[in-house]
Formats: sequence, structure tokens, C-alpha cells
Amino acid sequence: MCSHCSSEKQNLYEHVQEAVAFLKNNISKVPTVGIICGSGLGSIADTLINPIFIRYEEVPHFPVAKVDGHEGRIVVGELNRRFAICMQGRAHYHDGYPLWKCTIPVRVMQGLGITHLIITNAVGAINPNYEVGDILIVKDHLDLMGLTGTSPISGLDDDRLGPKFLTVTDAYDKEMIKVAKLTAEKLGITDIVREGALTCVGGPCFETVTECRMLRLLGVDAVGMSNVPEVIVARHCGLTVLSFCLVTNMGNLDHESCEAISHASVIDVGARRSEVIKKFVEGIVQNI
Ligand SMILES: O=P(O)(O)O[C@@H]1C[C@H](O)[C@@H](CO)O1
Ligand SMILES: Nc1nc2[nH]cnc2c(=O)[nH]1
Repeated sequence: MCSHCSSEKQNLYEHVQEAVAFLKNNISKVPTVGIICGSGLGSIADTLINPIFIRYEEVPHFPVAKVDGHEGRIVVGELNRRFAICMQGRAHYHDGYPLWKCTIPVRVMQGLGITHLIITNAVGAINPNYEVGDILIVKDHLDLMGLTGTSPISGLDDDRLGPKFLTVTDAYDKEMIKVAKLTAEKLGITDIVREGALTCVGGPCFETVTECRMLRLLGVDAVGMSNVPEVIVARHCGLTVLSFCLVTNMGNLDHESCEAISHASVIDVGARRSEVIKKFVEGIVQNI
């Protein structure tokens, strides 16, 4: 790690407080719900009434989103009689940020007052029974990055940020999952809603056939390049979490039928599902 990054990491708590103080000066009310929008899912923020926009670049110590289709701004506003804060886009590990930095927005939202966080992302399906356009409610994860030494909470050594060791077997809140499933029933979309296990890889390469087959053997249903580290940090700072993914492509499990995956097609699937996803999030927020 460069000396600049290590001093930034050592001062993470203070930096989060500075970002919180900056945003408190720009936001009139305390948000209670946070939402992180994945690739192609930025339109979730359009559901907020009387929105205020703040670009990530303006917020001290915030990591800046670098991927196309990630607007890179905070949107705050009313959502179903709640005051919500939405991250319209995120920074990824493959953008060159360490995971403790990618996840600063989670800590900042907690510092502002949210209690519940909805984390979304785009994923490739590893479970061959899934289909493009499905919504996957995450009930567990395989933290490949953490298992191999790249956890967003390693080396923080600051009790003010959270405990040194963390249980994540209960990370995916059962009540929130129940609310999400009930919302799917009310919307009549249970045929496209799945429940399963997610893994996050560093990217930015989409997986090869051999990699997808390995992930299938490891028992995951979908693979993405985000979400899991944010869930870990959200639990580290005591938030109640719901995580769901949009299946934007099938993982390639077979050399013969192998298809190229592009970021443009990922965004396109998100755009095509945007109305359903917006109603899904609105319904969930109404019932938490
Ligand atoms: O922000 P998410 O994780 O949804 O972004 C996904 C993963 C890669 O950054 C990109 C691939 O298309 O979209
Ligand atoms: N790792 C990974 N991330 C994705 N995000 C959207 N599709 C994919 C995929 O196939 N693999």
C-alpha cells in the first residue's frame, strides 16, 4: 500500500466524520434508509421526491465512481414517507480503490442516521436455472476476496469503526427478506424473483468458462464485482441489510454456447428492468 493510502486508512474514522459533517450541512433531514444503485440501476434514485443532488467529488474523502452508467452522485429525498439517501453509482475495487475506501459511503450513510440499507448490483448468473432479468434476493455470500485476504475490514484496528472480528452468518436480515418477498407477491413478480448466494470477485474481467464452473462447484448462484464488501461493512457498523441483484447475463458454463458479455449489455438489461426495480424498492421501503 502507498504511504498516502495507509495514512488515509489510519484516519478512516475521522475522514468518515468529515464527510458526515459536510453532508449534514447540505441535507435538511436525517435519512433513515439508504440505497446503493448498481450498474444500470441508477433510476432507483428517480423515485425520490424533492431530490437534492450532491456529486461524489464534492464530498470529502468520498471515492468517485468511474464506471459508465454510474452517475456518481448522492440523491436525498422522500420515499414513501421516509427520508432516503441514495448512492447513484459506486466505486469498485477494479476502479483501483482498496475495499475499505470503496465502502466509505456505507459508513457515511450510517453516520448520517440510516438504520436500513438496500444494496443492489448487476450480476452474472451461475445457477443455470436463472434467467436474464431475474431479481436475486441474496441470503448468503461467498466472500472470495475476504477468504483470500482482501476484506474491507481488515487492518482497520479502530473500535470506533466496528469490531476486529465479525460474524456475518446473519448478515442478510430475515425480516427484510420477508418484506422483499411479500413485495414481490404484491407486485405479481414472484416468477422473476429468486433467493440465493452471491459472490464478489475483483474483476474487471468477466469470468471464463472454467471460472464459472469453479464458482458453480463452490455453490454460488451469481457473481458480481461489488455488493458483498458493502454488506460486510454495513454489518460492521451495525446496519440492517437487504441485498438484491439484477441478473444481467448468464455466466458462461459451456465453451460451445459461450457468449461475450459487455458492460453496455449489462446497463441495457438494467434499463429494461428499471420500472419493475423501482416499484420493488418503493414497496420494500414502504414496509420496513
Ligand atoms: O456496480 P455493479 O457491481 O452493479 O457493476 C457491475 C460490475 C462491473 O463494475 C460492471 C460490469 O458490467 O457492472
Ligand atoms: N463478475 C461479474 N460481474 C458482473 N456484473 C454483471 N455481470 C457480471 C458477470 O458476469 N460477472
